Amino acid sequence: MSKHELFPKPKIGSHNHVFLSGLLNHEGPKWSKHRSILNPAFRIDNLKSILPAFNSSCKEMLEEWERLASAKGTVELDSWTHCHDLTRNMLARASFGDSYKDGIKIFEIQQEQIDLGLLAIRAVYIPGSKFLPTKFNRRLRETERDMRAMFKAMIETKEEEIKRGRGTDKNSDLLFSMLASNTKTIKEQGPDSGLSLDDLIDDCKAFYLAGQNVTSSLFVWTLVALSQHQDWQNKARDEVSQAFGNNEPDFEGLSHLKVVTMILHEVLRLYSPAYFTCRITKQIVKLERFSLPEGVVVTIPMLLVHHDPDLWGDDVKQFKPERFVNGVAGATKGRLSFLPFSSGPRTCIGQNFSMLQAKLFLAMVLQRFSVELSPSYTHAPFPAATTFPQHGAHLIIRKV
Ligand code: HEM
Repeated sequence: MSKHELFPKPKIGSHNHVFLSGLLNHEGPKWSKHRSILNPAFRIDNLKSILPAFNSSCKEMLEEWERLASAKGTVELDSWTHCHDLTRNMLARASFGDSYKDGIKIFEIQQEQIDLGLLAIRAVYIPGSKFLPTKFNRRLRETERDMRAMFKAMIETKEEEIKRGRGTDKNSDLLFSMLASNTKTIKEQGPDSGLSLDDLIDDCKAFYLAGQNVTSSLFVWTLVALSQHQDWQNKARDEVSQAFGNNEPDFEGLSHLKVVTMILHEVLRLYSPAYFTCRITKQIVKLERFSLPEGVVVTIPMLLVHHDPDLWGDDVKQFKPERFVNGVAGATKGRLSFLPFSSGPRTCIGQNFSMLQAKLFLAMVLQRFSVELSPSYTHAPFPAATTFPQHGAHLIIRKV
């Protein structure tokens, strides 16, 4: 994983563009260029300024929960659909600021495109078939055209705002930071060193694809795990209450939450939202006692690594956040056995972003509600686009 030049990502047939674009797709110098321009948008100082956007989205969902629970102080709901909508809302707000409602519409088109892409992957592959004027191909092209047009409009509007001196306040968004970093790179290193409009659209598409379902998965399994383990729910609530009381969680306080972080790490281990990844050998590669020829696809099954008793002990299947009491290094004893965000240079660019989202979400839920499993809950983690609850996640939420 550290030698990404020897192990590029394999391409997914003729529908590669549906699943892999921008940073997710590039290799070599093109990838380095994109990554270095996009990295600043995910740095701590920028995440601090995105926190109010996350906060507004969480508040909206919790107000809805309060409304639903208002009659009896308690209500049963499918937390999966709520987590799914919330993470869309959070990502759109963090990406596009005030224009987030248009950002949410893009998710709907992207979802249709993903569903079509998945159908195409499962179908028998006939070379050249993607050029045929079928209804399916037409719709796939339309979704791509519509999505790109919407991203383009949002990028151009933001560029206009920046030109007019707006968006420089501390509540800036991901797109603002991407554009600022791009402009700075072009100014310092010349026009060829920057990203074109098409490049930026591809990267927005990549963030949308890579940043939504996995985060919903982290949110929902955290709620389920805390419903199953009330002792940990109480410990987390005590910590949140000591840190913030009834006040809004702030960035500094969230960075110091220890129990909450241990819980999130244990959820990421047990229910890894990104449960595997693949690489392809670019040349003959020696891997331990194997010599792999060029073109071999190597799968890295993160979920299996996280469930390996040789690495984690006989209690590997149990929810035990105390494993992480001395951080990730303590839990893994220095081995490369915890890979929810992958590892090496191509590690997830959104790691700190999603951990911040999850800490804030959990803190705000625990300040207002307790959660428990509904009698109708069926435990069925299912690996598809992410590890999701196949029959939903029906929970009873109760005002505290
Ligand atoms: C719980 C949440 C998340 C998990 C578990 C997760 C997991 C991962 C993993 C395992 C990879 C490496 C994939 C590979 O090497 O094949 C990755 C890459 C990536 N992730 Fe995330 N991710 C999360 C959230 C996010 C968010 C919120 C964003 C953006 C807003 C994001 C954007 C990306 C991008 C663009 C890449 C490609 C990075 C590169 O190749 O340089 N992810 N993610």
